[in-house]
Amino acid sequence: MASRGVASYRTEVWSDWCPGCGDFGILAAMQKAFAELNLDPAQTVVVSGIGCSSKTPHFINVNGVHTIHGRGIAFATGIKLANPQLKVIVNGGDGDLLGIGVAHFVALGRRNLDVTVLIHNNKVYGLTKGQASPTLRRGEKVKSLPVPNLQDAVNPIALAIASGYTFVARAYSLWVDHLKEILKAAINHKGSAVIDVLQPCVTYNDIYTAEFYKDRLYKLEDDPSWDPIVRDPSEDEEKKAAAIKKAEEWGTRIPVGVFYVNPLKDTYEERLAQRNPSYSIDNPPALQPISREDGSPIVGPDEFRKIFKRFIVNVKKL
Ligand SMILES: Cc1ncc(C[n+]2csc(CCOP(=O)(O)OP(=O)(O)O)c2C)c(N)n1
Ligand code: SF4
Ligand SMILES: [Mg+2]
Repeated sequence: MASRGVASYRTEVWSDWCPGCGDFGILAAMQKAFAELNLDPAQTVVVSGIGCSSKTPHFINVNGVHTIHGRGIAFATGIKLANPQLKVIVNGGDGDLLGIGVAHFVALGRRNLDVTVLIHNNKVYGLTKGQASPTLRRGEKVKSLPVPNLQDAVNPIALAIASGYTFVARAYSLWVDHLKEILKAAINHKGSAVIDVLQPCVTYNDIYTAEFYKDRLYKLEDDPSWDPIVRDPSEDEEKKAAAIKKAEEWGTRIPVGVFYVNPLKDTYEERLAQRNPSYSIDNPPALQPISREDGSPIVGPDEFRKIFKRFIVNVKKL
C-alpha cells in the first residue's frame, strides 16, 4: 500500500471526549511523534481496548483496531507476531490495562515483544462514570464514589519493571512535547515499552486535576545524576531497584521522565525466529502468500494432510 505521508496525522474534526480531557494531549503527542518519526501510516497500527482512552484509534489516521476491554495487548501481540515489521502502539486506560487486562500487561513485559504501550492513567473508569481504577490510592474519594477507596493502588512503573518491560517511563498528558519525545524514544526502543501517562479526567476525577499536578511534577532528566540506561548486564539489578524506588515518590514532588531502559535484551520475535526456522522476521506469516496466481491454495488438501499427519506424530511423541 502506498504511504499516505505524514500530512495525514491530523486530528479528525469529530471526537467525543469531554472538553479539557487529558486524552487530547496524548493524541496530540502521538500525532507529533508519528510525524517527526516519519512513520508510514500503512505500516503503523494503533490498538486499543475499551474506555474513553481506547477511542484513540478513531482519531488518528493510521491503521487502528478498537478491540474489547482489557484485550488490546492480546490483539497487538497477534498483530506484531504476524508482521514484526509493523510499528504497533497500544492505547488503554488504567482500568483496561491494569485491571481486567493486567495478565496481558504482565505477559507482554515477560516476552519483551517490540510493542509500545500508552497507559492513560486518570485513576478512574472514565467511560463508566468514574469508579475507582487500580491506580487510585487507598482512602481517596473521587466524586462518583460514595465512600473512600478501600484498596491499595498498583504502581504501574514498579509493575512494568517487575514484569520485564525494557523501556519504562512516566509522562504527563498536558506536557505534550515532553510526552512526544518520550514516545519517540519508546517507539524507537527495541522491546516492550510502556509509558504511564498521568491524565486529568475533568469530569470524574476531582483530586488528580491539572491544578494538583501543576506544582508537583518534576522531570527526571533535570537531575544530571539520574541515569536510567543499562549499559552492561551487571548494572541491571541496580538500575531496576533505583527506578522502583524513584517510582514510589508520590507527594509534594512527583517524577516524570524515563525510569528504566535496557536495550541489551533480545525480543520475543527474535527468540521465536531463532527457535523456529519457519518463522522469519524478514518474511513473516502475514506477508506470505496463501494462494497461487490462479487462486488455488499454496497448501492444497494433499499437502495439508501430510502436514497434519506430521503434526499428530509429533504430538504423540510429547
Ligand atoms: C468485559 C467488559 N467488562 C466491563 C466493561 C465495562 N467497561 C467499559 S470501559 C470500562 C472501564 C474504563 O476505564 P479505563 O480503562 O480506565 O478507561 P478510561 O475510560 O478511564 O479512559 C469498563 C469497566 C466492558 N466494556 N467489557
Ligand atoms: S469522562 Fe473523563 S476520561 Fe472520559 S472523556 Fe470525559 S474527561 Fe476524558
Ligand atoms: Mg481510566
